[in-house]
Amino acid sequence: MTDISSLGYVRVRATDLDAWRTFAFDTIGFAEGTGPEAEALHLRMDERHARIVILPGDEDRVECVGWEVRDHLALRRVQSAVEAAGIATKPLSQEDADTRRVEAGIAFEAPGGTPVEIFYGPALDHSPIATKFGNRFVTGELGLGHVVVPVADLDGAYRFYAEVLGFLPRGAFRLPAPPEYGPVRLRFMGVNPRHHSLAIMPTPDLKSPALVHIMVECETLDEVGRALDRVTTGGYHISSTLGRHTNDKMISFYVRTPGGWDLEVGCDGMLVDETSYTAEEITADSYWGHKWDFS
Ligand SMILES: Cc1ccc(O)c(O)c1CC[C@@H]1C(=O)CC[C@]2(C)C(=O)CC[C@@H]12
Ligand SMILES: [Fe+2]
Repeated sequence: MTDISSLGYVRVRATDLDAWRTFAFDTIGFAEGTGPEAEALHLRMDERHARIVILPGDEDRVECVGWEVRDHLALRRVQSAVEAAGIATKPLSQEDADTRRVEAGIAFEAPGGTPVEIFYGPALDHSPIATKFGNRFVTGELGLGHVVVPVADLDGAYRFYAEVLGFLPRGAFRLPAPPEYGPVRLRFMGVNPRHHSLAIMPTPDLKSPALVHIMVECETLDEVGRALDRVTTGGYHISSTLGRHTNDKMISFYVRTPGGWDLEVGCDGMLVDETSYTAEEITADSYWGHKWDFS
């Protein structure tokens, strides 16, 4: 079993913070959190200070994906495994740990190019979570949601997450591709009962550290529906209509964020029982809905 317990935080660089403010707080309905970085936006979902931090930058890219471990012993085990795989790690400085409001962590680049951090000891914000529309997010032991990252070498990234970090394979979806490419699979991986906390997507022409999407889970379908109403009214690009996925059974829609990647807003995700789960290949992404608009 893996030492990684959940997806803890994601930090992204963004060129248009005003657009992000309107999107995050007035449209999706994250609570506004606080943090030592005055210029940054702190998207709060629960008792953590921030689950998603938007930092000003000169391009839109993912700064880091933060995975949580139980304690310093687990961090030490993960660090040894990553180093043994030939990947250099560096400890977060005290200043870096303070800005993330965690006790300590390490940083390294995962195969595929995603900047990854492993941390323990998040500091909590006990003030009421004041979301504008009364949204309540499903986090806790399931973590913030899931991230999908593009990787050039799918097999290399898959082996790293499974064999070095200990992610559990949670099935795949074969993407349409010309036969000479062989099977091209989107792979789903989990670390807790959330069906997937990570998916890796084969992407031949990789750009700077990129995200495909981040998924956040609401407690009810009504919250998802009202968020869909607001993004529609706000004129945002709906990358996919509402639908229900076949693997995690989640009902969700996808909206293009000001960063150019998508936010998946869902509810009703299944919980995996590891005593009986087996990794399966789905042959359709959804039971219904999820009409994609790639324009
Ligand atoms: C198939 C699936 C199940 C659960 C999810 O949370 C989830 O994001 C997906 C992926 C949906 C979708 C796909 O299947 C085809 C390729 C797509 C359109 C992408 O390029 C990003 C999302 C992918
Ligand atoms: Fe997803």
